[in-house]
Amino acid sequence: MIATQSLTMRYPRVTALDRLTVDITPGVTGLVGANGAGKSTLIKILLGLSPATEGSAHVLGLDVSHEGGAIRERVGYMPEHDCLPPDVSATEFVVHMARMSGLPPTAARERTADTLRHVGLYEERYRSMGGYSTGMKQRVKLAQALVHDPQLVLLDEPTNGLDPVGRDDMLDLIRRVHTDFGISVLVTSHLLGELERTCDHVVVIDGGKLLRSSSTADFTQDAASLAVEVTDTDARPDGTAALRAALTAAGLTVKSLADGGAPGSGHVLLVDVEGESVSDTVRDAVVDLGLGLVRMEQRRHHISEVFSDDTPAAGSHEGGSGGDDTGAGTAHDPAAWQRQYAGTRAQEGGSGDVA
Ligand SMILES: Nc1ncnc2c1ncn2[C@@H]1O[C@H](COP(=O)(O)OP(=O)(O)OP(=O)(O)O)[C@@H](O)[C@H]1O
Repeated sequence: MIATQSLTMRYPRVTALDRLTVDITPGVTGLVGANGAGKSTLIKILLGLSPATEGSAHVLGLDVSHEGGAIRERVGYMPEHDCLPPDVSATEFVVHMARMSGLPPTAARERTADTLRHVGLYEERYRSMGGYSTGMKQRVKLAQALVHDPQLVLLDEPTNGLDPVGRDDMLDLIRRVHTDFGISVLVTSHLLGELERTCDHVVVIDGGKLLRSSSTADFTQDAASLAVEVTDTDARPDGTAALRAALTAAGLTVKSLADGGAPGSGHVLLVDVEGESVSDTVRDAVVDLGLGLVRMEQRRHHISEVFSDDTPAAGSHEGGSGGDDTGAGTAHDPAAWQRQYAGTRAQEGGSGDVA
């Protein structure tokens, strides 16, 4: 659906995309990165709205440098920011956008009614959009991206500003765009947990560079671990600490769920599964220490945990003119990523649950 080769976008004081080479196949793909990572810049280049400084990109086989019009006929775009005129109704607006995309008047009206029904806005479609909630506005923005029956939609932060229920509804809707209509989706987010539930494939960028691109299943399976919980005994009042020490001494990589900050998780140890005998080693250590084994179960990591370990090293990006105030600092600042990551975990309600 999308292929970029060494795609680079330099603004006077920041490199927003830095030799990005990525292939995106049909399905639902998440494009994740902290604020300023280059997501919106990439989308604008893919739509042919903004010329790249270097490199090339193709969307549906069309070259973004000179086939932008043909791309926009076949691709829907949901922008990040509020862009809806307040004095017109959703129906008027979406019909207008359908006409702009080349649909004849009758088809535009029919498709608008269908699309607004699909996004759950049928009842309110004749009301002025100025009075809509954020969730309703996001649905109109999605509807106008879908109305001309594109092959691919580019959705820029569609869950921005939504409460948890609104986010879940929007994510379901996005999933159904693909399952019900066969339309491929590229959806950006800085919330990793959202992508885990919604996307088949995840592309991660940071400071305009590709950090990782793989299927959602690969992300989580790479990082399988055993969740182990033991009881304390009189002889060992802190059984968890004793087991952690014993397993570490046996050469295993052990973390406490409490290390991730999840409340009430201090008694669960996560043991990396490196080889087949890990569960035997854990069992034997528990027996040797005389502890009670409450549980030992295979646990898939959440994507967000995978990234906490993959935080890029500082100084990996040479964009910007150094120390200016353009926001370049946040584009590739690992601390900024960590702060945002922490926010992600808070919004996801913590990831201390054992899957
Ligand atoms: N027109 C522009 N002129 C100068 N710098 C820009 C311009 N557009 C974006 N940038 C800079 O390029 C970098 C990438 O911005 P971009 O908007 O693509 O990031 P993003 O990942 O979409 O983040 P966000 O989610 O905050 O929109 C940022 O440092 C931003 O300040």
